[in-house]
Amino acid sequence: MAASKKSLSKDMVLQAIADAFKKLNPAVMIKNPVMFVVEVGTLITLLLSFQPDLFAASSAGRGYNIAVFLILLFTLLFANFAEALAEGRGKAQADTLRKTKSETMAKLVQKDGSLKQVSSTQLRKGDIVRVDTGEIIPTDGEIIQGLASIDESAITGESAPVIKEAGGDFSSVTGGTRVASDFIIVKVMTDPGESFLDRMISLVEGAKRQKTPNEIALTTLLAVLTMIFLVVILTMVPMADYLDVKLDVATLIALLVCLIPTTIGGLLSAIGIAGMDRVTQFNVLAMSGKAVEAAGDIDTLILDKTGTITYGNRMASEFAPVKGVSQNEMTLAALKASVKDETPEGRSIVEMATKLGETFAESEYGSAEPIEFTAETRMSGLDMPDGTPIRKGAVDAMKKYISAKGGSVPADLDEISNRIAKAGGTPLAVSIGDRIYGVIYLKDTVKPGLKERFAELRSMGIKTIMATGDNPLTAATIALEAGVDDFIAEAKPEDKIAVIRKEQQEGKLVAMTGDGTNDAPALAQADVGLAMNSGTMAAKEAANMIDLDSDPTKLLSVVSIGKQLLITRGALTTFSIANDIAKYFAIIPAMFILAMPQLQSLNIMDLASPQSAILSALIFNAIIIPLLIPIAMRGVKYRAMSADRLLTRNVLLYGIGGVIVPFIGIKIIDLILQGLHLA
Ligand SMILES: Nc1ncnc2c1ncn2[C@@H]1O[C@H](COP(=O)(O)OP(=O)(O)OP(=O)(O)O)[C@@H](O)[C@H]1O
Ligand SMILES: [K+]
Ligand SMILES: [Mg+2]
Repeated sequence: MAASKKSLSKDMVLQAIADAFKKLNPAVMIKNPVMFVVEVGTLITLLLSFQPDLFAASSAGRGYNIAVFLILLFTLLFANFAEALAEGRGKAQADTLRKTKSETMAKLVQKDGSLKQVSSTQLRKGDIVRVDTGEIIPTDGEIIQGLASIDESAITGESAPVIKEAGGDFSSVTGGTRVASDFIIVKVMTDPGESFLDRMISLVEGAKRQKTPNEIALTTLLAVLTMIFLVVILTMVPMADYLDVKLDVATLIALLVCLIPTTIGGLLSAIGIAGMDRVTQFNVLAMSGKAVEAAGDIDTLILDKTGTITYGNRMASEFAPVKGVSQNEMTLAALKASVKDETPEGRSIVEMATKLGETFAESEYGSAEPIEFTAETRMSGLDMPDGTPIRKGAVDAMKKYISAKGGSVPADLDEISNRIAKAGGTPLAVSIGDRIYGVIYLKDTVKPGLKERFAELRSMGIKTIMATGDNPLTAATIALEAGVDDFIAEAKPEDKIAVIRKEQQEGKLVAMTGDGTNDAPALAQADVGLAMNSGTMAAKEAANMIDLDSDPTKLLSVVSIGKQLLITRGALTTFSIANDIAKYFAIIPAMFILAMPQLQSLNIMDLASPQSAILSALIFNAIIIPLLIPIAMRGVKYRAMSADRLLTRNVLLYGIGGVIVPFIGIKIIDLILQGLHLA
């Protein structure tokens, strides 16, 4: 995406500082219970700064109260800053995209065929527009006529134009992109405000960001911990009273804030936003954080073949006749079967047959009934005015069709189609009436570099399965060439869903990548549905992620980011809670020494004074938040290792580290305060 690779600019940092103050609004703050408690504490210490004896006669001076107030205020600002900074990049990207979205003029095709200039905002679903060379496509739609090269750089950041054409899986165009050559007639598919660009803007901006189930569970846990510590602190008051120990309010608030999990509470939302943002930087649009997290736990990946594993521009490369049919007869039959087929495959057949010198006059077939290709029948063709059916399609489907008609299947049909399939091609049998003439060889190319990437997925424990409508032999060849673990062939849309359901029933999390309209139901069924941007609108709408680069192995990056997100959250939660335990040991002795100076032996950390101990712990509690922002934003490094080893490693690093770091940190801050004669 255009602005995605830009790193943090000075403007973004300044904006985040301003936003950190705006986010102090309690109505915003209440969504984060831990930080809301800190905010209440901040307000109370603000009052105490003016009136130290507000609640009871207190030994604490005004200076101490002001110090506590200021440290708490900074704790809040640091947490808000982390969130605002994480949001910043998305906002900058949204601004860039908004510029792309500026209103354009469109040429509306009216009923009588004439063109009328209208504003792009007036276009509605079902309208037909014409877009010529150099013009911006006014909104999302499907090409119903023509072929053009489209410059999609405004959305994908990729400068090489892509070819889009009517019929098939490459017919969708996106508003905001530009026709680089030729012209197209487009049927509008979205109403204003619902376009792909609109959705993209609200996504990168985080406008619709919802907490994921994992985040909600963690927020709840943190809120419960906060409540428990609040009760603990409140019960200390009557106990201290009973023992005739004076505890002042600012110290109690300081203790509470040190004990509740402010570190993770302050960084939690930044971690989630940054995770989504990292996905966007890989040119993948994720519709929800939930999808990104699910990607981190994927067990199985289902891939569609044509357009996902292969480039998907299946082109005719040979017309092979069966015994008893001449080459010319076969070529003509292929031409006849394809004159009404608007798919790219159909058009490539017409083109090649015409080049080979065959002709079929429009006067002969003009009034014929077209039989459109569907993924269900896996056949297409036409019924001639005299009733003669002409068909082509997947060989198994054609055999059934011809047998049902009472025709016979040529003896060498299998041999020919197997030769094509073994080479990785798609064989299409052609028939006129009840006679099969031969086989069309459709060629496609496997995208490069898949084998290595699938091997990486395997090392992460993810199984790859290719699902294709093609025959088993072609499927086996392509599966071997691409390096997938398994495949299913002759799959109809419902078969693709069935594989996903079967895996899900075994308790597995399933990802699906695809590009076609027939993949849409499966994309919706999968836990992670990654649609190729080159694909159809239906596929992109059903998916919860879209890869702008149309690279099926992109899932690998998304999986890593998802895992990283989960690990980062876990590591920082461990660190935060371990930290709080350490702070407890700094503050509790200080409190009692403050009340009973004869307990000096409790001062195991040898801190300058009880007040210095409390302030040092509180300062440490505040500055640990900005210190951890880089980890929250970049994520803990993910290494491909077993889940158990990873867990052990992180508990050691962030758990034990989390206990040790505060002792050192608090001691250093105490020494600095002493040096500054503040303690
Ligand atoms: N225009 C067409 N006319 C007749 N038959 C076709 C046409 N296009 C494809 N077929 C046949 O129908 C089968 C299914 O095609 P489809 O494009 O739906 O595949 P798919 O289910 O999307 O699987 P994949 O994309 O993984 O190959 C193809 O393998 C081919 O045999
Ligand atoms: K804390
Ligand atoms: Mg397909």
